[in-house]
Amino acid sequence: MSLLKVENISKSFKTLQVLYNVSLEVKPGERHVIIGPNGAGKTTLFNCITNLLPIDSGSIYLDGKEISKLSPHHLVHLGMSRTFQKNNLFGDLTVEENLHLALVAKKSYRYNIFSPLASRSDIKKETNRILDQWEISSRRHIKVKNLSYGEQRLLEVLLAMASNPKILLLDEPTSGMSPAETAQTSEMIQKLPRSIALVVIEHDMEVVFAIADRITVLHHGEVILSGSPEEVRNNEMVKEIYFGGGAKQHA
Ligand SMILES: Nc1ncnc2c1ncn2[C@@H]1O[C@H](COP(=O)(O)OP(=O)(O)OP(=O)(O)O)[C@@H](O)[C@H]1O
Repeated sequence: MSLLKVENISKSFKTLQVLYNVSLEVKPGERHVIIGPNGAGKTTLFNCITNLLPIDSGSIYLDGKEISKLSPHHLVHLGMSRTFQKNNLFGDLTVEENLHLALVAKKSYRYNIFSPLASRSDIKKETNRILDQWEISSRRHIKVKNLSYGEQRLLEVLLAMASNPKILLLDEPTSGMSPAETAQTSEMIQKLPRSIALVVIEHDMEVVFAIADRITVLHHGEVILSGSPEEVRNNEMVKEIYFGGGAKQHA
């Protein structure tokens, strides 16, 4: 069974229709990449899947359960997490403190004057585990605003993972990165555990083909193809619409 099933969703902003009967399916553990020219509707699709925007019609299922009316917060608890194109971090807090807050949000602790959050041993333990796992313990006391742009975007992915999702939606994880940061991010995405399915919006074709099991191509709000990387690479319409539009194609 599909983990995520998007069935015929449409979305308009007043008179501008942005998504037309979009359908896609993501299997557990799959790396599913969404490509398409600027303005194709990719971020809108993410905003609809995570219910930051209500859909006009269609249905969305997570693990067979209809989720299109559930709040973004509820969706996190059901195992769906996401990052945004713009960074969502607390710049004046350290790496460790940002991680700490993400873990607290996951556990929905209430503030208790007799049990300060910072002293909760389960949160401390989990923070240390993540810092060690991703080899960033030495950066733990650095304020996030002093990290490089690439490091900040990587930290965002780790924070989104703190909720222990079944499916993680990454919106252009390499946007604005240097080639070295892009390569590092691509490598990190490939190292994410297969227990997590990924849906990734990505423009860099080298990254797309490095990570994708399956690719969905959006054009003017319509899915023109959903298939294997080979099918997408060899599809004439995709070549013309997407690669012909000046995007970088992997050799
Ligand atoms: N909140 C909004 N109100 C009105 N129009 C919007 C809104 N959000 C997006 N749009 C419009 O919807 C269309 C699709 O935008 P969207 O950001 O989903 O595209 P995209 O494929 O993610 O583009 P990019 O690759 O440039 O990020 C664009 O024409 C955009 O201007």
